[in-house]
Amino acid sequence: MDSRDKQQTDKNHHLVQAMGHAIDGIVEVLKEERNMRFHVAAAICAILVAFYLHISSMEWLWILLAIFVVFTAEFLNTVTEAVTDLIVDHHYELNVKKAKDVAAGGVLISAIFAVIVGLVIFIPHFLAII
Ligand SMILES: Nc1ncnc2c1ncn2[C@@H]1O[C@H](COP(=O)(O)OP(=O)(O)OP(=O)(O)O)[C@@H](O)[C@H]1O
Repeated sequence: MDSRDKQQTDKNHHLVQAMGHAIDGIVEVLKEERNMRFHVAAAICAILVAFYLHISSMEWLWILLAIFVVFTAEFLNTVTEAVTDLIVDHHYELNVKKAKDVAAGGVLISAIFAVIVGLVIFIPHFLAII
């Protein structure tokens, strides 16, 4: 991971340092996780459609909630993979399978939630246009 403070293991000393590490984490997920790049592309599409359809403030909140729920689930999935791989060093372990499958399941149900939110909000707007 590209960290500003390589080999740091003690606590962050100020907010800027903490923010730097948090941004490192976001860049890491975007660089390493193919699924995350797909989620970002889907989020950009949803935002462009939302602008085009002039959705209401409440609808924007639902769309943004759906986007950030998926992002959060993908971040937790990445954490789970990193920690479990560190523990078992890629040896097969039933509890690792359970942890990774549950984390992946979390991403799946959050993505289903996002699709439902998108359909509920966008379909009436499209029907009104045609
Ligand atoms: N060490 C392990 N022990 C047991 N099962 C494992 C192990 N590593 C991976 N698996 C199984 O393989 C699946 C895929 O593993 P992993 O999540 O690491 O791959 P991935 O394709 O990189 O996932 P993602 O696309 O979410 O990044 C897991 O859901 C789990 O079922």
